[in-house]
Amino acid sequence: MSVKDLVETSISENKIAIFSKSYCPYCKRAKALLTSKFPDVPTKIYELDEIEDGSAIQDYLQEKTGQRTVPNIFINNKHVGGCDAVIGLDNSGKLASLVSA
Ligand SMILES: N[C@@H](CCC(=O)N[C@@H](CS)C(=O)NCC(=O)O)C(=O)O
Repeated sequence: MSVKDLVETSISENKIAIFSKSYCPYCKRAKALLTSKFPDVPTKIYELDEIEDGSAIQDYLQEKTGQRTVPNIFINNKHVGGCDAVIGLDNSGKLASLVSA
């Protein structure tokens, strides 16, 4: 499967898709928030530093979203952004409706 297909399939087949790096504190925070708030929502997490195509996936995400940093988060096939964006959505009460849409 190409990197593009992997990304597109995972964001369309999972309510939440998180492109992360295992050591990244922002990623840890975003993963903890999403998995604790939505434990039953199908969530796919890729640790880009632990998989062979990780840097190619990061390149494709930059091309697709304009964002190179991790975490790079998609909810319901929509690009949401990184940790700050998810926390902002949660604080403004919009996160739950985005996930349940
Ligand atoms: N403000 C961003 C910060 C994200 C960030 O700085 N992530 C670092 C890793 S901790 C990053 O992506 N660095 C570039 C890289 O790993 O290629 C957010 O809220 O997600």
